[in-house]
Amino acid sequence: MFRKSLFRFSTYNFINVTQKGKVALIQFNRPKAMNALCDGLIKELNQVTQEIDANPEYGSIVITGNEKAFAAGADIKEMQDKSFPQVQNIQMLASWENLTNIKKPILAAVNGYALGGGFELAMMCDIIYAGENAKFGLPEITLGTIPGCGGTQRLIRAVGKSKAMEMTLTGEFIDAQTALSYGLVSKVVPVQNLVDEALKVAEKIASFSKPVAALIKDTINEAENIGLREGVKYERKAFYSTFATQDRKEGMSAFVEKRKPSWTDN
Ligand SMILES: CCCCCCC[C@H](O)CC(=O)SCCNC(=O)CCNC(=O)[C@H](O)C(C)(C)COP(=O)([O-])OP(=O)([O-])OC[C@H]1O[C@@H](n2cnc3c(N)ncnc32)[C@H](O)[C@@H]1OP(=O)([O-])[O-]
Repeated sequence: MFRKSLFRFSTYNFINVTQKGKVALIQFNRPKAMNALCDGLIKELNQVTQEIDANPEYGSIVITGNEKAFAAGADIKEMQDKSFPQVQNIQMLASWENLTNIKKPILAAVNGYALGGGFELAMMCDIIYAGENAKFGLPEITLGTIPGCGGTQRLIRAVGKSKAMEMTLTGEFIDAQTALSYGLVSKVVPVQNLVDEALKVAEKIASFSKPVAALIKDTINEAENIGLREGVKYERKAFYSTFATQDRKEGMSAFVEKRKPSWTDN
């Protein structure tokens, strides 16, 4: 498969970034630390996802780790000696949720461990695919702390109260099939096929109108913040706004004229 290096002028210490067509593939690259999320990795991830979001060449993003670990959580060694005033004063996690501001659809392709912050990061993505060996968990309680990047809030919305409580209060991991049965992941595939499967879907998503895909992403994510009545109003406004785009006109005209649409992202 042809992949070329993305953003040739940037060098990264903790991630690799490659391109396939309209998809950017971001791979965590701290194999000796199970891809633990250190501050430097998060800075690089924030920088590159913002660059991709602003670059009209790209329509979607796949984030992955390696076969052993997607990411085993925030870097415990980095946090070990920090005090309460330190983490509060520097607002340690303030920028760690920047991923949720990215407008382009993001797929997490999870092989191996997605624990703590790694699992939280996967839940910030729009779609999760899991390799057969994936393990998901929020083991923060075993470290004397709690999830700090949306884990409690996103997990309950994804799986309901009893399962969210069970996972966070015991710190136990669930496997890929259990994650599938909980509705946490969309698909479980063999480990070696995972990234290609995720890229295939990401390419399909990237082939549509980018502003329309961004509206769908935004509208679905908004459902996690507001109630049904407000959500339906929000969706309707977004629907109406597609009538201000050329791509809406093109999509409907192409259907009527029995041809393939040609998207211009306008
Ligand atoms: C997007 C925003 C995210 C923000 C998150 C903020 C808040 C968050 O909620 C808090 C956390 O995530 S709290 C974290 C929650 N996560 C956890 O509690 C999971 C902690 N990790 C584990 O439980 C085990 O390592 C595994 C079960 C993953 C693998 O077991 P295994 O196969 O026997 O392998 P092994 O021999 O154990 O590890 C190999 C090497 O990797 C090293 N390393 C691994 N994880 C690390 C980490 N997080 N850190 C640093 N290093 C970590 C390990 O020390 C060792 O290095 P050494 O120099 O050779 O000693």
